[in-house]
Amino acid sequence: MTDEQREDARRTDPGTVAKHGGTDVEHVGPILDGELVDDTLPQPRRRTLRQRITRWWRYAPRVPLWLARLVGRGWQSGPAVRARSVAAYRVRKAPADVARLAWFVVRGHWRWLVKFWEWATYADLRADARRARLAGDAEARRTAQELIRSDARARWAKLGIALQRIVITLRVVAPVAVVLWAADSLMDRKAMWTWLAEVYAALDTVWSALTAAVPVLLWTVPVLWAVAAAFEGRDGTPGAGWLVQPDRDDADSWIDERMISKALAHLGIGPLDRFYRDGGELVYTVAARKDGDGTFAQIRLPLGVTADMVAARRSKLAANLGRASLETWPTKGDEDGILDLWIADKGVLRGGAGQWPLADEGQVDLFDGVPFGLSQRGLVINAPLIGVNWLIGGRPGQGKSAALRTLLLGAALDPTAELWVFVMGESPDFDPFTPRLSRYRMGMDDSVAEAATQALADLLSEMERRGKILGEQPGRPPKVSRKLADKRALGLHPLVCGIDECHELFQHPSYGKKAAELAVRLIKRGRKYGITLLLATQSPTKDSIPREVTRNVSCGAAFSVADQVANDGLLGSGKYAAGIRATELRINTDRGTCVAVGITDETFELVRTFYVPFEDGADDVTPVIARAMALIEEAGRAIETSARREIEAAGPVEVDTLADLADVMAGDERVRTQHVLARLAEANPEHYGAWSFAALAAMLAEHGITARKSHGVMTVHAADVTAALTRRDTEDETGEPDGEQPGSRGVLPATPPGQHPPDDQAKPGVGRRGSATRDAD
Ligand SMILES: Nc1ncnc2c1ncn2[C@@H]1O[C@H](COP(=O)(O)OP(=O)(O)OP(=O)(O)O)[C@@H](O)[C@H]1O
Repeated sequence: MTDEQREDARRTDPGTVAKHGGTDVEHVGPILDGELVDDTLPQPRRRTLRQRITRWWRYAPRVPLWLARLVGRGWQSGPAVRARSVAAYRVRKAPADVARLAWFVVRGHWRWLVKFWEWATYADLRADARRARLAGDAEARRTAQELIRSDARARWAKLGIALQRIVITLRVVAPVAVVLWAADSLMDRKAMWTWLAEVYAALDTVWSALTAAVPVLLWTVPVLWAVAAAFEGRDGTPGAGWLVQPDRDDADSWIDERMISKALAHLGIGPLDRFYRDGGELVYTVAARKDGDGTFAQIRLPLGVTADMVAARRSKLAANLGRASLETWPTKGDEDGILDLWIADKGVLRGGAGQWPLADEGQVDLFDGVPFGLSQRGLVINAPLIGVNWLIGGRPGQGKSAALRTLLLGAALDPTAELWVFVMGESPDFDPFTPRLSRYRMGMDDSVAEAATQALADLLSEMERRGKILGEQPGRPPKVSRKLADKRALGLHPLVCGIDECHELFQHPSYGKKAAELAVRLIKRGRKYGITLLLATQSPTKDSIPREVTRNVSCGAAFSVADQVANDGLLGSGKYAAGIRATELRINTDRGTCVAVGITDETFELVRTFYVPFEDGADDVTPVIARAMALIEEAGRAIETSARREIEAAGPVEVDTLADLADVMAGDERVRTQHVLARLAEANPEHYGAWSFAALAAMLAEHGITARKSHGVMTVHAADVTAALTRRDTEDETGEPDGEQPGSRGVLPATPPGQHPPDDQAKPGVGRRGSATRDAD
């Protein structure tokens, strides 16, 4: 910096450059946070107060408009619309409500009168005495009469005491009142002692309070009285019904008896309509109450109405209740005239079952069942796999194989269980099971059908072997128990055989018939021996699944099915009529949900099955199988293959001559014996090809059938064959100790691993973890 420049700087800003020692130092002030302001840009104008007022004045006319818009928006908001519609509804209903309230008041008085009469006449005790007399129970009658007498004595005694107290009080109060009155009349208050004057002042205050309160009381007491009477005479429906609008808006609220009665009143069932017209009130044997993820009520229907009639109008009932058909389950109760009604909370069934509780950890004791899905009540269902057989069916792609897989995965986690799987089609659904399976065949070729048929034959032989072993045990136990199953040397471990797409097997041209016969025998007799057959099919018709199979399996699971035939084929005859309908399950929408019978003590369950994914690169099955293998190793066991030893021992398949005879009757009323022989030979040349009339006669005699003469020729009558079949069935069911009772549905194991899920289980989509239930031996 030159001298001139420094001088310039000092002139312009004397503080910026100062002498410091011998050097000139430039002083810079403290640097503050700042912003460069370009004052060439237009700057905001500062408004004066006047300008502001003018501006407000200009906008003032718009304020009411804004306010109006604000109010309009609030008026149109959801809560306001709802509140308005409820208010309008209540206004419309006001006359009816007033009449109803008046009726409640009258009825309330009547009820009080009845109560008083019952109290005064000891009606309850008298009724007890009457009942006891009718029942011939002298002791109970005497007790009731004694009670009436002692109660009457006590009542009169209480009345006497109360009167006595009143008299004593009057005796004390009356002289005091007279004295006070006399003193007040004779003396001037000013001349009284102070304390007496104060007493009079207090009495005056009390008196004025009373005179002020009496008119108020004269108004309020009758009002309170009327309110109390209305309360006494109200309808016994729960909830503040008058607060809600029973229109569609309101349909997702709770379900109560009022709504159910209303919905039933609009079903168009003649006798029910008449009942309502005549002022009838439905009897709720179980009042509407929360039951899992829905509401349950049980109703005794009036004369002329059956539960089936209501079930037949399910969609109308669902619409009346503001629910989907799937969410509305009217079914037959213990009697035809009792309606069990379960209504799901709105939309709750749309949620899946959540993760399979055993997906990551846990072990299974097959005698306790396998977690299979969530019931409509939101509880985990431990499906039984011992002492039962399963038939799972439904339209394609609705979850049959997945359900079968879940059951078998559960079985795999019991280290004592032996598993066989046959898939009658090209499907890799069970491939990951391979290391855990003792037998596995998959495919469409004849060899798979042959292997499956052989497996059924082997299971029969195994069943017989087990029967013998059981008979040799001390105390001749009637069935395989956990204790016996754990004794490896006996070979009585659980043996589960799953056949997917089983209709392919039963319809196979070469092996179908044989397989069907074997399956029927196995289903009828295998349950006591720890042998379980799990069948899955797309097509549960009488042509694809033997009727005896559908009649005798104890657990049926129906995913979405097309019609009544398929429904009843899977769940048992009469189920559709009784309202137990998998036809209500919507294809694809309700994939994974099935209607099941026999898996719990309930008449039916609507099960959201657990899904263990094995598709599109997701594979949760393999890790479970790896765990199952580890469990076997930990238990020091090997994969059970005991039945393989019996394969060679399996004898030829028995022919059911009576069933064949029934088949060849082919719906004819009577068939000539000659034609019967020919038809039998055609159906099974191997067995009947060489039969003579004598052989046929012997066979008929064996089944108690006599060939009868008709128009000069010997004929077999279809009625006789049917009678013989019925006879045999009855014997199977009642006489034969090994037979599985048709329709005897499985029950939940006595000690299921945590039957009740924790609170978080109540909502769909949350699975309950399985527990290690038992150490393997
Ligand atoms: N419980 C479930 N939860 C959710 N999705 C499921 C469930 N069960 C099955 N699914 C879905 O449905 C698809 C079809 O299932 P699955 O193969 O078991 O049907 P299916 O009835 O056996 O069909 P098909 O008769 O054609 O063999 C599965 O790939 C899966 O995506």
